[in-house]
Amino acid sequence: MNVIGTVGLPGSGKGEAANVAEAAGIPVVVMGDVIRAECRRRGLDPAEHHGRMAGTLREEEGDDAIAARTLPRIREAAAESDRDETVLVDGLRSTVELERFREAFGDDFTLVAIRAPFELRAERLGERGRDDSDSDLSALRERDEREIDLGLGETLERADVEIDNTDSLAAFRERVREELGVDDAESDRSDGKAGEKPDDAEATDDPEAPEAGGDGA
Ligand SMILES: Nc1ncnc2c1ncn2[C@@H]1O[C@H](COP(=O)(O)OP(=O)(O)OP(=O)(O)O)[C@@H](O)[C@H]1O
Repeated sequence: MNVIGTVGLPGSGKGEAANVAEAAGIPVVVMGDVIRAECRRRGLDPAEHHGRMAGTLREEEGDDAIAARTLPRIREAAAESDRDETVLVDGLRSTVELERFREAFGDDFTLVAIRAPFELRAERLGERGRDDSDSDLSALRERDEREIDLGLGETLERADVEIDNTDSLAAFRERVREELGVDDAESDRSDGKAGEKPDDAEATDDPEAPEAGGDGA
C-alpha cells in the first residue's frame, strides 16, 4: 500500500493533482466527500451545510472524525487499485488527521504540500469561478485564515514533500506525475483524457473528476 495525501490552501492545486492521479488510474479519495456523505445521510443539502458539518463531526466524534471515516475508503480504494495499491487522498487539513494516517499506514504514507502564493491562487480561483467565494479576495483571505487556524498551516509545515505550483499547469502536472511514480507515457492510459487536454485546460470541468475536491472539509 502506498498512500499519498495532499495538503494545500484553497486554490493551490489539490484538485489538479487529483485529476493527474485519476488519469493515471490511481484511485482518489476526497476527504470532503466524507462530509458531503454525512450531510446527505442527515437529509441536509451538502452545498449549504458542508462548511459546518466538518465542525459538527469533530465535536461529536473527536478531531480525527474525518480521518477515521476516510480510512475505510482508502483501504477499499487500495484494494481496487491496479497500481501497487497506490491511493491519493485529497485534502488533509489538520495535524490530527496527519497523525491518524501516519499511525494507520506508517512509512507507506507520504504527505505532499502543494504551495502557491495568495495572488496566484486568487487569480486561478477567479478563473475557476466554482462559487462566489472563488472570485472574492477578502473571502479567500478569510478562508485561508480559517484553514490555518484549524491546523492546515502546521500540517503544511510537516509535509514530507513540497510541490511549488507557481509555473504552468503542464509543469505542475509533470511534477505530480513524478511524485506519483507515473511515466508520462502512462499518464493517459486510463481513458486517454489527460492526453487530449491542452495544458491550460479547465480540468475541474471534467465530469469524471473527483467530487468537488476539498472545499472546506
Ligand atoms: N499551474 C497552474 N497554472 C494555471 N492554472 C492552474 C495551475 N494550477 C491550478 N490551476 C487552476 O487553478 C484553479 C484552482 O486549482 P484547484 O482546483 O486544483 O485547487 P484546490 O487546491 O483543489 O482548491 P480548493 O481547495 O478551493 O478546492 C483550477 O481552476 C486549476 O485548474
